[in-house]
Amino acid sequence: MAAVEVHELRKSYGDLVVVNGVSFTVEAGEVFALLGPNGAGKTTTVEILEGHRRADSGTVSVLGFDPATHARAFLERIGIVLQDAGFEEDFTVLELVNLQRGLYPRRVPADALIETVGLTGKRKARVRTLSGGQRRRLDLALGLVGDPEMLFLDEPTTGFDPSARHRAWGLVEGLRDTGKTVLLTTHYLDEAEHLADRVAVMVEGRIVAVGTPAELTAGQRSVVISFRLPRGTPAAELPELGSMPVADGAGWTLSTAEPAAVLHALSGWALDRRIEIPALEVRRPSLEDAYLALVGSAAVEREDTAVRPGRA
Ligand SMILES: Nc1ncnc2c1ncn2[C@@H]1O[C@H](COP(=O)(O)OP(=O)(O)OP(=O)(O)O)[C@@H](O)[C@H]1O
Repeated sequence: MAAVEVHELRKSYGDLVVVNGVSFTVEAGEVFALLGPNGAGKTTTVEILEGHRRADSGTVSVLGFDPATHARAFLERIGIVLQDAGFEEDFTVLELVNLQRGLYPRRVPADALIETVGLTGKRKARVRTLSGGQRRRLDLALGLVGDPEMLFLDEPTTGFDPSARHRAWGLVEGLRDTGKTVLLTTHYLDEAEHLADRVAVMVEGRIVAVGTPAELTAGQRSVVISFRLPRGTPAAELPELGSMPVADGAGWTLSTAEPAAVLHALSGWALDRRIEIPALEVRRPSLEDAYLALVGSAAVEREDTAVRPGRA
């Protein structure tokens, strides 16, 4: 059964069309990530699914409910983890968790929940004394108090240190293992690649791709070649490689559909000069590479449309 069904969803703020005919399905028990650049319409879409905003048109079903009706049975079965939920600063972690638990008929034990999010050492600490990452973990705990069937996670690991991030990932994996459905928005592509069963990429109010991370990366015909140059060898001396290498901090990276030709040119050049090419690597594109290509080609298409006003 599908946990979420969205069909032809539209929403504008005044003249600004923010969600422009979006359709997608999230299966029960799936971790589904909604990705896209700032302002793409992700939060607006998710807020409509949570019942916090009304769509202009289209149909939405979440756990079989129309969220716009705010049915109590619906609200009891979902959990929402917002960025900057805003807490009562003088409550302790335990007090806040207990307060929130009172709102739900089905509850997770407070101490177990606090332990799950790694805040046991802070259970008696006042909220105002928590660090940014600890607050986000408290957000997560509060989203889970009602033992929801479906959890909405809005950029859940922003501001987390790397170990807290991995811990949060483990937590989401644990939720999936218990059959919960998770709708995640994130700007971390590695997070989506690690956690999501399927991802949708949204650009300017439309979904431009949906699939498993493997399907999205398989759609990329190119592979990524990266390398560094030996000290004293300027990039200007590189041979023609078919496409321009781009500086990526540590070295140079390029995407190509003809890796054999690029590697031949690069290694022939290095052998002629009797130099090595440090950190030479050929890899499949990551979800991040696929995402950047999708977002980039959506932008190119828009420019095309703009110069040819006759096109629909
Ligand atoms: N209440 C509002 N009134 C007017 N415009 C709004 C309102 N809320 C959002 N917008 C605009 O709608 C567009 C989409 O915003 P939305 O928050 O849905 O994007 P997003 O994809 O979640 O972005 P981000 O990744 O930055 O969180 C933006 O241009 C934003 O400025």
